[in-house]
Amino acid sequence: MKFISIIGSTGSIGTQTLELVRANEDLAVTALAAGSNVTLLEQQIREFHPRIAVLYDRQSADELRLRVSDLDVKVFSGPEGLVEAAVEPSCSLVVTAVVGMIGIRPTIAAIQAKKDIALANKETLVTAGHLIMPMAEQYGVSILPVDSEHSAIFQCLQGEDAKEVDSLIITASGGPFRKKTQKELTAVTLEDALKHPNWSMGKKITIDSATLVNKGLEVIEARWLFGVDFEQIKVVVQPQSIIHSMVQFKDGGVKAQLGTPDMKLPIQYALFYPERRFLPGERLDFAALGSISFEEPPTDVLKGLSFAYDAGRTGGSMPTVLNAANEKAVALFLQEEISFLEIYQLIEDAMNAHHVIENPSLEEVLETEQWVYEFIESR
Ligand SMILES: NC(=O)C1=CN([C@@H]2O[C@H](COP(=O)(O)OP(=O)(O)OC[C@H]3O[C@@H](n4cnc5c(N)ncnc54)[C@H](OP(=O)(O)O)[C@@H]3O)[C@@H](O)[C@H]2O)C=CC1
Ligand SMILES: CC(=O)[C@@H](O)[C@H](O)COP(=O)(O)O
Ligand SMILES: [Mn+2]
Repeated sequence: MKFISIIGSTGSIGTQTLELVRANEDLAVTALAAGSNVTLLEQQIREFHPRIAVLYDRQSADELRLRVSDLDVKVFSGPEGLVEAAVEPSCSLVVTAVVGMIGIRPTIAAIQAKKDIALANKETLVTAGHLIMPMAEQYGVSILPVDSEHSAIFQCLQGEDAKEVDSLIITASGGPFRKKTQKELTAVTLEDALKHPNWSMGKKITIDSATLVNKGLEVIEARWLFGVDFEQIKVVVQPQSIIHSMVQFKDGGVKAQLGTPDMKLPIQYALFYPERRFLPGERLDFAALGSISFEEPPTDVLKGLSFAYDAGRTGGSMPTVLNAANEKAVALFLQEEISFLEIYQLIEDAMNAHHVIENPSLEEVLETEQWVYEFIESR
């Protein structure tokens, strides 16, 4: 039996992970954590019987504690609760399915407790990859990518020598606005931005796909996961999201991983790595598909990718500034307090105003996040 903890169990990745637990009798859940969704977490507790349940929001946790008082489950709250879920003694793998930088501390705690990580929470690696990757090596812990592009690259690298890799080619759908002009973007709405062409995901990452910030975060995520330079990471738009990413080797050969857009495959690959298991669902029908197309990313209009290459190459605390400014800007956009294009403005202003800290400690990463929030709020 494999025991797992899920940080972010009520979200898109979290609920799909639980579908896989339902389908695989040798998987069991020891801890479930979420933000404030009392109703869904209660249902999950009753179905999956974790030892620990966490709601970050303290009032919601109090309500949950009352609702599940008939069960043998400990309910925690706050950041320390997330850490409890991450270090639950019987679990061997933690699925980091929470959204945002809140994932950093539980991920670090899980590594220090020698738990393998199935990592969906890209914001953690973007901001603290320089701390997390050496720590994982020190504790002998595997960081198994869940993000579809990184899982694709990880699958392509199986059986290969890392020294023979020329470049990683990350595919992007281009999002709902890939053909829009700058002028047209002035009029797009929240509803338009939430219509991803291929994937059904949480709201924050869906907006990130529309701005191309998601692809930018993925470039920085790949730099840490696979230990390559930014010059070795390329992005190509593949609008059908059939090719999930590729690796080009020194001899010019390219390996690609293809599949229907279904996150259960990369999640399951991380849960059972190196084993591949049967996964029900639609299969690719190449003749019906007819063609798969490619385009240059529209970086002059959708600026998220250029921001990320700049932030990544600058290094130090700059990727944290990019990420934190984006988290704040997307939250404001989701509340319909700013327009789509203002997301870019807030990120650019924060990056321009920041004095880079080289090789930031965890405290400095979190202080930088706070600085960004205050910078944006004071505008
Ligand atoms: N969805 C996808 O297909 C993909 C997602 N990812 C990445 O995976 C991560 C999760 O994305 P996704 O599942 O779409 O996001 P969702 O918004 O669907 O879910 C987010 C989860 O995080 C929880 N959460 C939010 N804030 C807190 C908090 N302060 N403390 C504890 N839990 C919290 C939410 O709980 P509650 O419901 O209570 O608010 C929910 O369980 C992101 O980093 C994303 O970039 C990567 C590739 C694909
Ligand atoms: C499913 C997944 O991994 C997402 O990160 C997806 O890649 C978003 O799509 P685009 O950012 O390519 O639009
Ligand atoms: Mn992705």
